[in-house]
Amino acid sequence: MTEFVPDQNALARLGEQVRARLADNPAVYRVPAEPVELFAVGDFLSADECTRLCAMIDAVARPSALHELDYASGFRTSYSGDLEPHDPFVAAISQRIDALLGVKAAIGEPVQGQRYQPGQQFKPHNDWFYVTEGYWPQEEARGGQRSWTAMAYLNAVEAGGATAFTALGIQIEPKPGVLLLWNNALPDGHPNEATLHAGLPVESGAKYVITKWYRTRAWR
Ligand SMILES: O=C(O)CCC(=O)C(=O)O
Ligand SMILES: [Fe+2]
Repeated sequence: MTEFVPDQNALARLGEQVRARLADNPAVYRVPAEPVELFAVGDFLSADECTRLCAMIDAVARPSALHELDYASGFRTSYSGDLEPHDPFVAAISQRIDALLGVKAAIGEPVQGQRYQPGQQFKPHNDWFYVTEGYWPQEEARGGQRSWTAMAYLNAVEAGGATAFTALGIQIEPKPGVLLLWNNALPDGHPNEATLHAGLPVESGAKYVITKWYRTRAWR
């Protein structure tokens, strides 16, 4: 039996398009993470840009909300908020990520900032949407399934706070200016279960990141 996978063709197409684009860019390093397409770019953001983004996050961060579980459940205990998309500095960074991936700006969500303080974490999750959940009809109408994730580290964390791909046994230590990219789908357009990942608890210091999620259709 073949099940219906929403946006499957678009996910497959975006996988192919971005994969080819990244392969042509010598600044992009492929992290061995089969069966996940995971990439890293060093010094994607300058030290000044990181500092400026951290200050912007401090100004917008509120307890992080999730669709299916709220802050109080302890699942995502960081603070987060969307950065002002019309701010020229934010818009320029957002466009740089779009250009790196070679995708249309319209499919990108606003850049989100996130801050973790000691003890705060984001437990293992997938960035793609579960289409059986109550939130799906609304997300489907807002641009559909998520395709790629871009996430940049903005500071060096004193201890803890790695990004763990829990199904792969891979941990990435935060390093300021580094951008991570991964495809949330398999080449055939099915959501990739192996993309399960977590922001491990920060043990000391703070951790700041920006995240930009891409849909399959225009985000609104
Ligand atoms: O903070 C991290 O390392 C992971 C963040 C994350 O998974 C997300 O924002 O979707
Ligand atoms: Fe995530």
